[in-house]
Amino acid sequence: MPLSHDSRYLKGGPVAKRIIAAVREDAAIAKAAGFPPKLISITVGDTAAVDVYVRNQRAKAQLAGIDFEERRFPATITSGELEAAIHGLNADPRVTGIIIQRPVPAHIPIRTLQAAVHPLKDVEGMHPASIGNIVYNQLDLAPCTAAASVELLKETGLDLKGLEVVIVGHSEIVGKPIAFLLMSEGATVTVCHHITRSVAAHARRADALFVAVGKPRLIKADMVKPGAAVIDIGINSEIGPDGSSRIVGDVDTESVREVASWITPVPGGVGPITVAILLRNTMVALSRQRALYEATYGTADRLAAE
Ligand SMILES: Nc1nc(=O)c2c([nH]1)NC[C@@H]1CN(c3ccc(C(=O)N[C@@H](CCC(=O)O)C(=O)O)cc3)C=[N+]21
Repeated sequence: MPLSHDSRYLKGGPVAKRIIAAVREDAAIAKAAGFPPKLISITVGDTAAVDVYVRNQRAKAQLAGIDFEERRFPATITSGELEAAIHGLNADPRVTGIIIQRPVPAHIPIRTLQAAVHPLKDVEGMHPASIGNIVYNQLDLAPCTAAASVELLKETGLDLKGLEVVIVGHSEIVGKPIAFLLMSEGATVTVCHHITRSVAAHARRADALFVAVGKPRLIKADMVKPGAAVIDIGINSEIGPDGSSRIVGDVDTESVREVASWITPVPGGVGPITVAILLRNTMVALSRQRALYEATYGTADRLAAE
């Protein structure tokens, strides 16, 4: 039977729904035990892709029964002031998780901020101690976009063992963690970046191609192996033909879908799963905090004890 074109799309919605339903159950149980989950988002300045992300975080957190609070800071804030705010959140027992939306303004060193988040509250796994766990194959809390992309690839049913994977983009929050996640699954991984001589030559060899560079339509049909799975992680704002703003990925979806067996749409692909994983990570962080709390104080109901 010929494949209908729509069946080539790997949609994130159903996967996200599944994850959020599980988080919702988990959150209700934790709440009843006196450990209500609460997620804090920190935004510095203004970025369109961040606005979309935070809007969806708020909506899905509410659906899952996780408290959500956004802290917005002006682009003129100093790094010291932000660190002080993060330390305050670290010390607040009501706060389960902290996510620092990227990018931050150039005068603020993002690594210092990420390292200021207490590792037990680090719901993105970007603290240097957290990201190190990925190298050691401890994968239960990984950077959300990376984990979401791998989750979507698994939806194809492809056997990851020995799969030829090419990742275009080597950022510390997406490309690099995807490489480690897939290595631990037994895939053979190639990572391309701006110094790579022929991205096309590498990309054409891939059974699974991940793209996260922020360049609309970078990946064309002639760069994709017939039958491959293409995971488009780009989030680019563009002005459409009708003059309104829209989001497109890094893949020329119209042409590539004629060649690939699976392709993730943008929007509607990796994005929704990213949000769901952030909520799941919040519950992982909470369970680690509970384990520590219970080891220290016993299993008494926390609210009753206060
Ligand atoms: N520390 C940090 N971690 C991130 O993971 C991170 C970040 N900073 N900064 C911004 C980018 C962007 N990003 C998105 C995630 C989900 C959607 C998303 O939910 N998109 C939906 C909805 C689109 C819509 O509502 O229009 C979709 O693609 O279908 C979008 C964008 C995460 N990022």
